[in-house]
Amino acid sequence: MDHGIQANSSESNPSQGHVSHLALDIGGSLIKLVYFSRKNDVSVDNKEEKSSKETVLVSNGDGKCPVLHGRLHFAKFETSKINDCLEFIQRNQLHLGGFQHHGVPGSEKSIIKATGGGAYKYTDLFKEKFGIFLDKEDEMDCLVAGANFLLKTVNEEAFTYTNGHKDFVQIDHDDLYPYLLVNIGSGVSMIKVDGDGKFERVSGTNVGGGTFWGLGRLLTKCKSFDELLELSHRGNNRVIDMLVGDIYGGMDYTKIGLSSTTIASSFGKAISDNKEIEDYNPEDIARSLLRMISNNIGQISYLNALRFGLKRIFFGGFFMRGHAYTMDTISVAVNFWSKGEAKALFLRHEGFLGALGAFTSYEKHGFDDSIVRQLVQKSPVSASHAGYKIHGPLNGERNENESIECSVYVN
Ligand SMILES: Nc1ncnc2c1ncn2[C@@H]1O[C@H](COP(=O)(O)OP(=O)(O)OP(=O)(O)O)[C@@H](O)[C@H]1O
Ligand SMILES: CC(C)(CO)[C@@H](O)C(=O)NCCC(=O)O
Repeated sequence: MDHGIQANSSESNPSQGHVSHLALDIGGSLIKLVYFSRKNDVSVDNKEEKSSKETVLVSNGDGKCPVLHGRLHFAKFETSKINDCLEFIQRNQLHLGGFQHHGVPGSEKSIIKATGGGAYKYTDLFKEKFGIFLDKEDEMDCLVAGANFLLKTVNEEAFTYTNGHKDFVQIDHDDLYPYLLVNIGSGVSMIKVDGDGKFERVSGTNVGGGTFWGLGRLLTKCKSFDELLELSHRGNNRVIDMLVGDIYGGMDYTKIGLSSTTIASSFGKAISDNKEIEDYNPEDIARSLLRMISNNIGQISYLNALRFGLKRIFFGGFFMRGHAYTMDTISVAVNFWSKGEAKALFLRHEGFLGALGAFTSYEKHGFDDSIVRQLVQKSPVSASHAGYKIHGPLNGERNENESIECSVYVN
C-alpha cells in the first residue's frame, strides 16, 4: 500500500538528519505529511561559508543569512488507517518537528501545523498520543499557498497532458495570476487565485475523487484505489456508455459538433442491454466511471474559468494520481468545451498542496528561530527532471513520495 516514504531510498530516510517543520493535511480520504530533514553532511560551494556542520551561510544581498540544506519529504496514508500514520510519525520522531510555543513560563506547548477537516476531527487524538497541539490553518488558504509555492519554487512542476504526451510548462512569475485552481480530493474545490493569499472559492462539486473510489468499489468489488485505476486502464467505456453514434446509427451529429464517438450518456447502454452488473467486466465499469467523473469535473472547471475569463486551470488533488487516462480525459474536456481557448495544467505534487501550504505557514507566524524564508532547489539540473533530484524508481512516471533537495533560509 502506498504509505510512508519509499523504502528503497536510503537518502530519504529522515532519521539520518534532524527533522523539522512537520505539517499535516488530514482530508476525507487521505492524510498528507510534509516535513524537512536537515542533511548532516553539507556540501558547500565556493560562495558559501561553512558555519557549522549543518548550517551554512550564504550571501543574501544585504548580508549573510544562515541556510539549512536538506530534503523536503512527502508521505501519505489513508485517513481510515490513521493509526498507520501515527505509527509512522512515532517511528520517525516527526512529532518533535514542530515548534515550541513559549507562553506562560513552564507551559511550553509543542505545536504542529495542520490543515483539512481532520485537523479539527483528530485534535484530541494527536494531543493524547503525542501531547502535541494541532495549530489549524484554513484548508483553502493552504491549497492556494501550496500551489503558489510549487509554481514559483519548483522547476517542471506544471505540465499539460495531451494524447499521452506530457509537456512541462515554464511558469513566468510575473504572469502567473489570475488562474483557476481545481483541487480534486474527496470532493472538489474550485478557487480563483489572484495573488499570494488573494483568492476566492468560486465553486465546488460533491462529485469528486471520493465518488469515483466509493462508487467504483461498490460496482467492481475492487479492494484498493490502485486496483480500481488499474482496472480502468484495461477497460473499454464504449461497452457501457451510450455514444452519439449509438443513437444516430453510427453517424456524427455534425450540426451541433458532436462526433459519433462522443459519449452521449455515461452508463446509458446499461438501460437496454438487459444485463446485470455481473455481466459487465469490472474493467469496463471502472473505465466508464473514471471517464464520467473526469469529464464532469473538466466541464465544470471550464465553465468556472469562463465565468471569470481565466485561461489557465491548474488541477491538484490525489484523484489524479498522475494517471494518464484521468489527465487525458480532463484535458480533452477542457479543450473541447473551451474550443481550445483554455488549458488544463497538472501539478507533479498534485495531492500535497494543502500540506505544503501548512508547511509554509510556519513562516507566516514567525515561530522560533528556524523560520522558512525560502526554499530553493539545490540539485543539479538533469535532462529528464530538471531542478530536483528524484529518489526511488524512475519509470518515466512521477514517484509520488519523492523528496526534494532544498535549502531553508532561516532568521
Ligand atoms: N491510496 C488511495 N486511497 C484512497 N484514495 C486515493 C488513493 N490515492 C488516490 N486516491 C484518490 O484521491 C482522493 C483523495 O484526494 P486528496 O487526498 O487530495 O483529498 P482529501 O484531502 O482526502 O479530500 P478532501 O479535501 O475532500 O477532504 C480519493 O478520494 C481518491 O479518489
Ligand atoms: C468539503 C471539502 C472542502 C473538504 O476538503 C471538499 O471535500 C469539497 O470541496 N467538497 C465539495 C463541496 C461542494 O462545494 O459541493
